[in-house]
Amino acid sequence: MKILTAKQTKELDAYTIEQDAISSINLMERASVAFTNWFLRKGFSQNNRKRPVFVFCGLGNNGGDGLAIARLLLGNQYEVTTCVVRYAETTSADFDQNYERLKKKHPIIEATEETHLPDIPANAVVIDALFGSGLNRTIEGIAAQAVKKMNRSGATLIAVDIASGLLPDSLSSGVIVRANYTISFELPKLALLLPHNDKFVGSWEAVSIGLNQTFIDDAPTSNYYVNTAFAQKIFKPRSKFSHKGSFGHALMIAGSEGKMGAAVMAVHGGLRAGAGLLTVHLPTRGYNVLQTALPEAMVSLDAHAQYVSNFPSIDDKKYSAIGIGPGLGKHSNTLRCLTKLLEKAQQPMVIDADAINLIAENQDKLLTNVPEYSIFTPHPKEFERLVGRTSTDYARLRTLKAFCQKHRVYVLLKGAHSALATPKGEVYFNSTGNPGMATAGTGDVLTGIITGLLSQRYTPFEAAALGMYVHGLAGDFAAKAEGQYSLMASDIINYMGIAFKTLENNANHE
Ligand SMILES: NC(=O)C1=CN([C@@H]2O[C@H](COP(=O)(O)OP(=O)(O)OC[C@H]3O[C@@H](n4cnc5c(N)ncnc54)[C@H](OP(=O)(O)O)[C@@H]3O)[C@@H](O)[C@H]2O)[C@@H](O)CC1
Ligand SMILES: Nc1ncnc2c1ncn2[C@@H]1O[C@H](COP(=O)(O)OP(=O)(O)O)[C@@H](O)[C@H]1O
Ligand SMILES: [K+]
Repeated sequence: MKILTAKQTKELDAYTIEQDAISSINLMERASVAFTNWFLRKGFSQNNRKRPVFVFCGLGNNGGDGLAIARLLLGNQYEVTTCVVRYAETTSADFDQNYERLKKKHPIIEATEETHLPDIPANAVVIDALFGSGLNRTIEGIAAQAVKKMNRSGATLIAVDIASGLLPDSLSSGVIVRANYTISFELPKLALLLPHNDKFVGSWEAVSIGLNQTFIDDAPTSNYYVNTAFAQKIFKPRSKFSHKGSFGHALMIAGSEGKMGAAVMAVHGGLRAGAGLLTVHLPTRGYNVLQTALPEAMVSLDAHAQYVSNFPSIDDKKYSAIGIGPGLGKHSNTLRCLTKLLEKAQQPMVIDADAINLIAENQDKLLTNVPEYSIFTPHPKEFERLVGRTSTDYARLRTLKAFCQKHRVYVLLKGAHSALATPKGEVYFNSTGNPGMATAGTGDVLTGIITGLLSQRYTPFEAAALGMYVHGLAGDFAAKAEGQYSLMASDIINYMGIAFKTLENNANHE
């Protein structure tokens, strides 16, 4: 799914009106119905009574949506208070039409100064329709006072399209609505996916309003959203005559004294992702724990007991994928081993954890030897070690894209909505996952999954995108069954089967 800019969204809106024989007022009605349907599904009741609704409207089309939503909720027997915040003289034509339609059956509060703004009880549901994708500067005056009043109220705040004050695709400042929910029209916006905006976005959903698909298909963008349909296109079901040789042989180099569990997690992830064969190379002290936990894996033992100091021969292309990093440690002999491996390796690798840290600390020597199209899987701190500090989410995105373009590698920057950047400078944001996954070992599982997929001849991009999607989906199934609090990395492994099965089932039904 594509992520478009505010400017493109405006053009998409206009193109739909022109090509699809729908008037702009009817498109606004569609958007308002889509929002209201979402609202009605949620219900927003308390003790079997509908909670009071307050709608704050601006003067453009976002405000027009708010007026239409107020009318639709009145029709569904909600007690609605509507306030138009008069921050300027001019109004949009569709705002005017919806204003007239509502005014006929319902009083509208006009606010030109703070004392006109209605008091909001804490049990209310507030619909924020002040500004949408047309915002182009910080909010001031009466509109800013309305935002502050909404934020202070303690009520549940729902943003129409985007929280007022939040710019859809660049850095925002000034007062911003702190929404609990955001209902975005048609496509997600970049601002919804960035960590620093979490407090303004809440949980969000994109609802379809039938905007023109040809325009969307042709629109140039470098930002994408990896949803189910996207992952499904990458997923390859197994053919009837396949055998374990069809799914490659993965090599995982991992583990050090005290961190052998990381190797176990990564190997387990790789096996559950369907690697035909998987050899793990680890320090001798890890042998018993690994083979007891995972008899399905083959083991190549290091010369050293506590850390990795060498690796098995990769000359004959025996391994279709190599992953390195989980629990590796940073011993000087491990650094030497990594240096040699990078010199020898001919194929893209999956590089995680301490392998990233070692590369970060020895960039001059190591970075140029990383095979093209390798996949780095840093968490934010590891990424910072690699590229230095960045001041904002937007600056970090720019740095991420530039790093991938310069070094011709993929970087999967982990977090909520993990961002997979490509050597072309595109970014693919993940749709799956939950905060329960912020716990030890989950990243090791991801490294295993991506290595396992890479071994099955998925391209590096496919392995990384499908891997992050399935990893998050398994985490979501685990959280649904067990809750987020107690979620552990091994729960993600346990739900990987169900995650892959949903893709298998969908593929069979196509
Ligand atoms: N696109 C779609 O698919 C669909 C879109 N729909 C809806 O339309 C919304 C976009 O509407 P919109 O373009 O009229 O802009 P909106 O956000 O209402 O702002 C109004 C005007 O305010 C102004 N302004 C800006 N910043 C300001 C500030 N800080 N303080 C004061 N004024 C400020 C600025 O005008 P300016 O003053 O710059 O001339 C701006 O034009 C979109 O989010 C969605 O809800 C749906 O109905 C149908 C499908
Ligand atoms: N709030 C969150 N929402 C969704 N996924 C998350 C969240 N926090 C962490 N994750 C996921 O959990 C994993 C954590 O990886 P990492 O930090 O490397 O953990 P570890 O080093 O303990 O294995 C990543 O895949 C990340 O995307
Ligand atoms: K809004």
